[in-house]
Amino acid sequence: MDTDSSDEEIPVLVQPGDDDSTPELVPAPDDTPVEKVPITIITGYLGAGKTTLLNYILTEQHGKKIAVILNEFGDTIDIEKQLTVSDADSTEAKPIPFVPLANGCICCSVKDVGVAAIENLMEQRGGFDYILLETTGLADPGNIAPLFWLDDGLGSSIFLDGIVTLVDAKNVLKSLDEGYGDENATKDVGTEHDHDEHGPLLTTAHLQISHADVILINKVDLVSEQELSVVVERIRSINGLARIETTTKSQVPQLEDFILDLHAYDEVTEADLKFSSKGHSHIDPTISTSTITFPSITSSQIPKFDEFLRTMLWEDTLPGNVTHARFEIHRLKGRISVVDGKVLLIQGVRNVYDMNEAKGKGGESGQEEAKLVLIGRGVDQPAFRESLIATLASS
Ligand SMILES: Nc1nc2c(ncn2[C@@H]2O[C@H](COP(=O)(O)OP(=O)(O)OP(=O)(O)O)[C@@H](O)[C@H]2O)c(=O)[nH]1
Repeated sequence: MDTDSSDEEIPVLVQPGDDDSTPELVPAPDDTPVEKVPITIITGYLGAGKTTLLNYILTEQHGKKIAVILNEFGDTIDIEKQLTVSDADSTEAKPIPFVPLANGCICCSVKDVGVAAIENLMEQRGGFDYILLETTGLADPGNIAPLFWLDDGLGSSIFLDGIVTLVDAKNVLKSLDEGYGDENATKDVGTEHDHDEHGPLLTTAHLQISHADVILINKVDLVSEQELSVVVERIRSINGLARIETTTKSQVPQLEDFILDLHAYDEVTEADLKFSSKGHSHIDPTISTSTITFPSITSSQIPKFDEFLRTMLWEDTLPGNVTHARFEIHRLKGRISVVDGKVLLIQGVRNVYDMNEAKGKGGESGQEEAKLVLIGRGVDQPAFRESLIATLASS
């Protein structure tokens, strides 16, 4: 995005009346419960089609007023060209201008993504009912997602809806294998150092795929069917939880469910976990998805289960007397059935996790097995299940 140094300031929404198409923004009375606004993180390697997707969303008739926040510089697409960032004498107090778009949406650009900036934006949220945050092509979404997810519990006016990752069908395998020019790549590529203590090269493409809730494999017009099936298989082997769709020019058939309103962090359904059990692991040497299944637990084992999660995610080790190699967990989801009919839903991003009881009746279909899905490095070791079973059995 072509902007200047004033991007560092906290963005504030355009004021009512700045644009004729934007209706009056009326603040809710203090005692009115305010509906939280979803935020979707859009990520993807350089040139994958993020901006093309945003342009598509902003021009579609979706009936939503969307605030688009870009934290990227140097692009030339249409919405970004409309950004006229304030002059050199701007001060901290001055808001970053927002560009009103034809259908009531707005666009702004920030250098650093922070909850405070977006909270500030939401204070004047008036008529806006969705936020899309486009990250830089080299961003690690695992660093950004917990900011919004965590804040949800602290009375925030926004909630993390999901992470959408765009992948360039033509170049993604190269990005995964080589990582050239990639600041996240673990070590110098093509040398004896292209491994780190966890194993083979970890690239930005891996990080963006492993954290995604939806993966759009874009630019499918540039590959053959056969090439595409290799790409799909590789991506599925990395992330066995995400929904995968193929697109040209980032054009998804519909926005709801594909990009918007995913609610990827509030629910864990049996359907969410269905791809994870298909056993494609080991296709990618760096990251895989692993599913641990085990019998229903008792209510008194819940603290033990929590101890397993805490030790694994916070101490990077496994409880109990098990031998294991190093691991690194990027994403975690689980549905844990409890013998009294309850079902616990587990969500995790890096070392942040959340465990809630499923609302309503327990297992959707009398689920008897508990299932925990891990995405990351070194997650396919039998030691995970051994440790879990030992911890549940311990007194
Ligand atoms: N052939 C083809 N080109 C595409 C497709 N989608 C996007 N492009 C082109 O690919 C280029 C990069 O697309 P962008 O949307 O700018 O990608 P980006 O992810 O925002 O790129 P960065 O901002 O550099 O990270 C543009 O020239 C697009 O027109 C597609 O499906 N097929």
